[in-house]
Amino acid sequence: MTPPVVLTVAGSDSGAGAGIQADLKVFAALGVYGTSVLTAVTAQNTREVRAVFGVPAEMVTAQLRTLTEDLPPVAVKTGMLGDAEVADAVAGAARAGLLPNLVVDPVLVSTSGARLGVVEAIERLLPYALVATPNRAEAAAILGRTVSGTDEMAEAARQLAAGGPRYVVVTGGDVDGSGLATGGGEAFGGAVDALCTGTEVRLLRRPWVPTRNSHGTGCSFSAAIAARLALGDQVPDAVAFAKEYVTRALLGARTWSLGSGHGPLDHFRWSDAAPGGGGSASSSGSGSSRGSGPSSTGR
Ligand SMILES: Nc1ncnc2c1ncn2[C@@H]1O[C@H](COP(=O)(O)OP(=O)(O)O)[C@@H](O)[C@H]1O
Ligand SMILES: Cc1ncc(COP(=O)(O)O)c(N)n1
Repeated sequence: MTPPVVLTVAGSDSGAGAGIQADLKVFAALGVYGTSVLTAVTAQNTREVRAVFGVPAEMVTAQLRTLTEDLPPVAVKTGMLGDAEVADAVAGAARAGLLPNLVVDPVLVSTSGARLGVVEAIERLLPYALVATPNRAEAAAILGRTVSGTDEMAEAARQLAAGGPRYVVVTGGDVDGSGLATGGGEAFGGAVDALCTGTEVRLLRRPWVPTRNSHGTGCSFSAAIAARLALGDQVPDAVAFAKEYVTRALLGARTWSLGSGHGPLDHFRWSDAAPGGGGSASSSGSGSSRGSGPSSTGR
């Protein structure tokens, strides 16, 4: 069977833990055909981003046009965009209907602390997103206020969804969930994300994986959502699948020793790993997505 085409519009991570390289690995691992539009080249390893070279907006447009004419994507994700002109070029393609099922991962700062994007660029693309996946810091930067506890994550997801994307997931992967109690809301351990579906907010929780090898979690999460959308999942199911997938990819790489900084995930052995702590993504308040974890839908 011909696999569906999924496009990533993102930057290159020379260390291959995040960016285009992570996205293409996720696409391959989940059985879709990945294509790529490069927005920037980074000189990056597990410790640092040493240099960034932005691809000119005209070249981004040329890549988008060339690809979508011959290999039109069924779903698309964006990561690092670079400047506002590049974001405008991508927004132009979205406006023209060339970027269906668009998942926008608003990349601002790398795990190693380097600035990779600006809020102004992200704001130009958000209105076209079906799903946006900011982490807590990115949601805070876009909204201009702090986003700490689970209540604030839920409120941020709701507020961002009101401004454009139909679905918003505010991810809390930077901290074990017990640390999220400080900003209000339910106190529990685990990796907690807040999904706004437009009508309600669900808290998604999977076991926290204690590891330094967490470089590329956000890229892999948004890439997995796009892949599952291309395979026919509804958004809440695609999000629950992606959360389980990232948990397993983190588990798979937790004993790896690649580089001396934040190492990459194991994108390919997700179907072997079985994290403890129960079945598919749980939710608070409104019931979880049924049968949406890799164990039930993986191929
Ligand atoms: N150590 C971890 N254990 C379990 N899940 C994690 C961990 N780190 C990140 N995640 C999950 O990975 C996904 C991406 O989130 P996050 O790391 O917050 O993105 P970003 O890379 O943009 O900061 C979320 O579902 C988050 O809960
Ligand atoms: C090219 C590129 N894109 C995105 C990220 C963010 O990933 P992370 O937050 O894991 O560093 C990155 N470091 N490099």
